[in-house]
Amino acid sequence: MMENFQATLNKGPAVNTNRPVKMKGENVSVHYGAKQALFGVSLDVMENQVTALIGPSGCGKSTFLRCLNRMNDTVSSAKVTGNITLDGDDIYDPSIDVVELRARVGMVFQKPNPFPKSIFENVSYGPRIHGLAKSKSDLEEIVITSLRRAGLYEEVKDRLDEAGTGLSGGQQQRLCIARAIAVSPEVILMDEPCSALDPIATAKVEELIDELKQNYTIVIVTHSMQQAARVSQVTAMFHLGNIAEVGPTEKMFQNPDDKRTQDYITGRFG
Ligand SMILES: Nc1ncnc2c1ncn2[C@@H]1O[C@H](COP(=O)(O)OP(=O)(O)OP(=O)(O)O)[C@@H](O)[C@H]1O
Repeated sequence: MMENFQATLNKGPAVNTNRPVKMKGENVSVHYGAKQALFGVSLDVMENQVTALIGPSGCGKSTFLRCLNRMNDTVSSAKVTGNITLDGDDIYDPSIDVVELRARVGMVFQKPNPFPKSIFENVSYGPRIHGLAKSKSDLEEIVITSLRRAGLYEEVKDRLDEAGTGLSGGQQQRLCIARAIAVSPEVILMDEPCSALDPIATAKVEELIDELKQNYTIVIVTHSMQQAARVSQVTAMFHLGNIAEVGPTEKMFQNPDDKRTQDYITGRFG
């Protein structure tokens, strides 16, 4: 059963554990009211790598992901404890500007969610409010570069003033990726970014994720074991609010230490 992933595994360079740690979670616990969703989770997210968070439904993957850019702040019942750093700085420190943090640690959601605005405005909005462009031509440059990096420019260059919501699902998701890229993030969090896409659009987004890791650090939640094997270098297996096992993706899929990982990736539970 394990060998089935052999053909799928990303053939890129093996994970380099000497890479700098971009984000570090230590002893992270999350409660939603009386319910505890995470129990002291620790995870190092390495720079310019794709880290996949896998595990059965409800095990806390999205909760952990949302801690990394303080999206859980928007959930009134959520209480986060522990320590999370970005380049060594505590992101929960009271002096942190959360808007700025979310520009540095961007997010792409499960369902493509473009604004009801033009393609151009979808991408230009962030750089405009963050004051990243000095002139109109600067802004145009950012929009074009972001659309190019998201692998969408060629498909939309003649209709930048048309509604973003008029694009196909896969194009909309790449537009959302362009929108995240436009504010020059350092980390991009992706919460099941392909779950609403067909296999062709999924393949495009996966290819894109592989390219994006050259410039960004990526953390992706996925239910697809094939996807985790294809796109990530590091995989963390969550189980009941803990991390059961974390390691290089190749090892996790070929020779996991933990029985729960083995059972999950071979489809015995989840
Ligand atoms: N806003 C919320 N309010 C209350 N409980 C929540 C909230 N969000 C998540 N939970 C609970 O926290 C636990 C972890 O949920 P989370 O969404 O992080 O899991 P997950 O592993 O991402 O699941 P899935 O794979 O189904 O998306 C679950 O029991 C869930 O019901």
